[in-house]
Formats: sequence, C-alpha cells, structure tokens
Amino acid sequence: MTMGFDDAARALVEIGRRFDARGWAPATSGNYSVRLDDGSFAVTRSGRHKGRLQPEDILRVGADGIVIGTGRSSAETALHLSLYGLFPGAHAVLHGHSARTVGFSRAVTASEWRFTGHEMLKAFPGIGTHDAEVRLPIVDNSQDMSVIDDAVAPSLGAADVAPAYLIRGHGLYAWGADLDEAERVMEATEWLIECELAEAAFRKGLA
Ligand SMILES: CSCCC(=O)C(=O)COP(=O)(O)O
Ligand SMILES: [Zn+2]
Repeated sequence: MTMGFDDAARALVEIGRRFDARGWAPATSGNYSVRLDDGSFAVTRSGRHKGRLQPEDILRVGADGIVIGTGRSSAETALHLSLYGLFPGAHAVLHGHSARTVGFSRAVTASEWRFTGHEMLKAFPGIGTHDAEVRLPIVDNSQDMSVIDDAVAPSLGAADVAPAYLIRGHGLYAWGADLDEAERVMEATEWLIECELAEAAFRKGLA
C-alpha cells in the first residue's frame, strides 16, 4: 500500500502529465501528494506547471508540513496533510482545476451537491449500486488554508459523502487508499459533474 519516495515522485510526475492532458491542470494549478512508507509525504513543488513536472519537483514533507530538504511545497500542503490526518487509510491526495468543476462550483450556491441514480457512483469506495445518494461538499475559497480546512472538515467522513470536495471558484480535491483510487475518484467526480451539467442543459432546452 505505501510507497517509497522515488516511486512516488515518478508516479506524481505521471499524474501531472495525465491531468494536464485532460485539462485538469491549466497554468500552474493543481497539486498532488502521496503518504510515504516512513510517515513523511511526497508533495508537488509550488508554482510548477503540473504537466511539465520533473522528479526534482517532488519534495519530501514532514507531518508538520515542513519540507525535508530545500524548496517550497505546494501552497495547499496544509489541505493535503489535514486529509491524511482525518483519514489514516488515505495514501494519495489529488487536486485539479478543471473548468467544468470550477464553473459548477460557482453556479451551485448550496454547501453540497447530491449525486443520485448514477451507475458511476460505484466508482466511489463502498458504493455497490446506482441506487444510492453520494454527497459532494462545496466550501468557499480562501487564501488561508486553515479557513478552508475548518469549513470542510466537519462535512467529511460520513458513509454517504464522497472522498472528495469542491472549493468554490477554485477546484476539486479527491483522495484514496492509493494513487489509483484517488485518480478514479477524481475521474468519477469529474464525469458526474459533466453529466449533471449535460442533463441540466438538455432539460433547459426541453423546457
Ligand atoms: C494559478 S494556480 C493558483 C494556486 C492553486 O490553486 C494551485 O492549485 C497550485 O498551487 P501550488 O502552490 O500547489 O502550485
Ligand atoms: Zn488549487
């Protein structure tokens, strides 16, 4: 389940390539991390284009958020570390800025969105049927990571809440037991939002 630093660095570089190719990492947006086998974390360097990461753009960070070595880790490192603290089974956290998720988060004024009746819900851990409701928390953005964290933490962890949340006007966080699971949660959430938007546009056309 756990990874060493070098394997994690290679995997995060590849994640950046894939997210960039899918439009989930425009400009220098997004950040990624892995919980390492020694209890520290591999985290992307701040300010890099995530589609052009090199292994040296992955930094080792202690549980206190301080970089072990040199360089500045993601400005959102505290959000990653908070999720690892809340969910001991989480070993990967991914954050993207797709236009779809950011536009959706701005259009929805409520503090969550409920996905119901989608076969794709089965992509979330613990969901075995389309006949389910999964809630996606949505919190306001802030430049103070502790404000975002305080706002979202109470909404997380229930069985019907996705291992993901939206920051309004900012982007999507997703996590999982390993990188594959975190990427699957990200992909499923992106797809579900795309589907909800398509359905809303279609219904508007019919009305
Ligand atoms: C132009 S992206 C603004 C910062 C951000 O939201 C982000 O995800 C990237 O920040 P980082 O420090 O991880 O590069
Ligand atoms: Zn961001």
